[in-house]
Amino acid sequence: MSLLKVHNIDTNIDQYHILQGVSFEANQGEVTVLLGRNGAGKTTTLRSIMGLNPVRSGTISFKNKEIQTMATHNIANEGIGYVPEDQRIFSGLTVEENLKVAMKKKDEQTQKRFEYVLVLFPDLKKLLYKKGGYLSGGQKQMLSIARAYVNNCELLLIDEPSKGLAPIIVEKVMESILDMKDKTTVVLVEQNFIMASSIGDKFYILDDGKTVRNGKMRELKEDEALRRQYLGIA
Ligand SMILES: Nc1ncnc2c1ncn2[C@@H]1O[C@H](COP(=O)(O)OP(=O)(O)OP(=O)(O)O)[C@@H](O)[C@H]1O
Repeated sequence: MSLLKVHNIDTNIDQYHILQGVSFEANQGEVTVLLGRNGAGKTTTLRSIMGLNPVRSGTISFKNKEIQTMATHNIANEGIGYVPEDQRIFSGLTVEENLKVAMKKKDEQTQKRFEYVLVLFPDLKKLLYKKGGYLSGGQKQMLSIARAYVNNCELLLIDEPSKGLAPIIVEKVMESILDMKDKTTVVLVEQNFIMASSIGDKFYILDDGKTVRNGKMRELKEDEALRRQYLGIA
């Protein structure tokens, strides 16, 4: 079942026409990966879904409801969590406080999610009373994903979780996203093809603000020419 449908969106940032026809769908329980060279429009696509860079045309439907004109906080309340590239966590708050601040509801389901993220990220459990500012890049990334997840989201948009992380930490983050797959749907922007191809079910390639190719991830793994053409990798 399609949870998110992005149809032919155009987005301007100031006078610049950045997205010029991006379309993709994310199915429930799958990891959909957005790929493309630097500047292709991947981050802007996630920001457009969240209403941070509002679209000027096209539609974005979440659970069959159009959300493209809604305010960001209302989009989040519909059940979409966003993990931006720059890991927005509160450095003066402890790991526990960072998570509690993100938990809008205090119901049993939210408490269960809180307990689940500590199982998913044992590092965070160990660091529960440490201030966010003392965490390493990888730990901040884990906290950032955990913060989005505890807030009852059905769809998580994650922007380049591997950026700047050591391979061993990338593996941990990757495993945790795989683990979440049966609980939440993920749209992932990822330049690290090893990570993208190991956890992605489907891919969409963006080029110059447009969706140019899409398919099953295993097809892209076998298509070296396509990877070279749009991603610059063999
Ligand atoms: N605030 C801004 N003002 C003007 N242009 C912008 C702004 N933000 C992004 N852009 C431009 O929009 C285009 C798409 O940027 P975006 O960050 O969405 O690409 P990306 O595919 O996520 O790239 P990367 O992989 O490098 O993060 C780029 O050409 C970028 O220079």
